[in-house]
Amino acid sequence: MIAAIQPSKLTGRYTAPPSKSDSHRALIGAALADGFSHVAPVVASADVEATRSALEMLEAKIQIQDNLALVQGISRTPAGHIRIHCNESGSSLRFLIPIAAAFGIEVVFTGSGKLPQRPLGVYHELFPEKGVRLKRLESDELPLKVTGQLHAGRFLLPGNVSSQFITGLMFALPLLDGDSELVLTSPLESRPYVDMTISALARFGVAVEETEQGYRVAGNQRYTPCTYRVEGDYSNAAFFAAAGLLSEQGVVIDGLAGDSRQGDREIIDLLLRFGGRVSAEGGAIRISRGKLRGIQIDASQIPDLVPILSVVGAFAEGETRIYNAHRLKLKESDRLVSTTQALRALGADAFCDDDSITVRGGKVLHSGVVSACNDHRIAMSAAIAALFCDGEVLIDGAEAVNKSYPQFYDDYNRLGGSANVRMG
Ligand SMILES: O=C(O)C1=C[C@@H](OP(=O)(O)O)[C@@H](O)[C@H](O)C1
Ligand SMILES: C=C(OP(=O)(O)O)C(=O)O
Repeated sequence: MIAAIQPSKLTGRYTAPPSKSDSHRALIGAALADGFSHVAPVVASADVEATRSALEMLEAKIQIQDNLALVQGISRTPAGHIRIHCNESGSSLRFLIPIAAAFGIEVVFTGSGKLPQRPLGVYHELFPEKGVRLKRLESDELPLKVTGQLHAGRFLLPGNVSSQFITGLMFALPLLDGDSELVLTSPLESRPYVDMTISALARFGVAVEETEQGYRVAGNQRYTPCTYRVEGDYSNAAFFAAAGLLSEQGVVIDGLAGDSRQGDREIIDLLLRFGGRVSAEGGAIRISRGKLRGIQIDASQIPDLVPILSVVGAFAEGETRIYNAHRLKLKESDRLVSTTQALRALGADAFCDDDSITVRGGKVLHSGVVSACNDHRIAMSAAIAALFCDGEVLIDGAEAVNKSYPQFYDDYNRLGGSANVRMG
């Protein structure tokens, strides 16, 4: 689909959608608990839907009505010899592989888009010596056949490929017979996502202990059902926060927890560092324009913010450099390349190398055609840049937003945007 976007001003009050990362964790925790849990609000984005349908394949029962999920957890070892389709969701795939292995059942995992090429090497390294066989059925990582019973023990793994491997193990290891240890062999990146996992597990009565080298996870733990309120999503609210920063009137954002463990809450501090104005308004946050100047940003803990921060950089005086960003190559697109291509298509002075993006801001951006590269965060970033271009912007592959934020263009237009989404 194509989104045809006219320059316009976004302003008004906006409520952040439910966090994708928190939704995955809440549904998985509820599915592993023996009994009924309530999870809300839940939005049927493609990624959350991948996790939901996978959990149903594992015999959890999940009914969603009016954004409220009633989950009946898995009460016995599910039948194996099933196929689980993770669509394009890296989280679903990397969280569910160890869970299937903890049940000791045979599952063939499949995926689409770029998912079959996204790395699973960490599990290939770890699992054979822990009783689990991972077999690639074709040349890519997926389809992948998982067989065998996962054993507890010592797991040595890198911290700088994807934190999703650590989260996946943290869900599975409490179900095993013995105690386990995760030993990180390189510095942990995306650490806040691991903190979110530990906090979600605690809500289901499951404990993980931090150690000097990583984490200790006791075996024989039970997930207890609970009522789980899903947090508002800082990563997706970041697009509208950036729109507020770039406009005179600003945007007021509701529904973001002040005490959240989401690493992407750093967006607020980063927008302040760019020179934006941020103030509290009741329980909400108002973000509006100040005199913007380029900044240096370490992306190691906040990879998902990089595309939209690059857009902000294009409108700030001077240079914005975003570094420690090599893992962006491993996302839905190579985001170092797709972000710079999107900005350049609109006339921005942007370039990247293998670890960073540099944007020299202050040029007037013009009309153009941007490829979303099948990546939701590129489509949404381009839509925010388009507000401030001097003519129409076409986003090719606009439907990519469905991965995490299906109502993105509705929220955009409600705040005064002019996105016309049509078949293309
Ligand atoms: O655990 C999670 O919910 C996520 C972890 C991050 O991945 P990495 O750990 O691979 O950076 C992030 O990019 C992704 O969107 C969601
Ligand atoms: C990288 C992302 O998600 P995942 O890894 O779950 O596919 C994302 O949402 O930007």
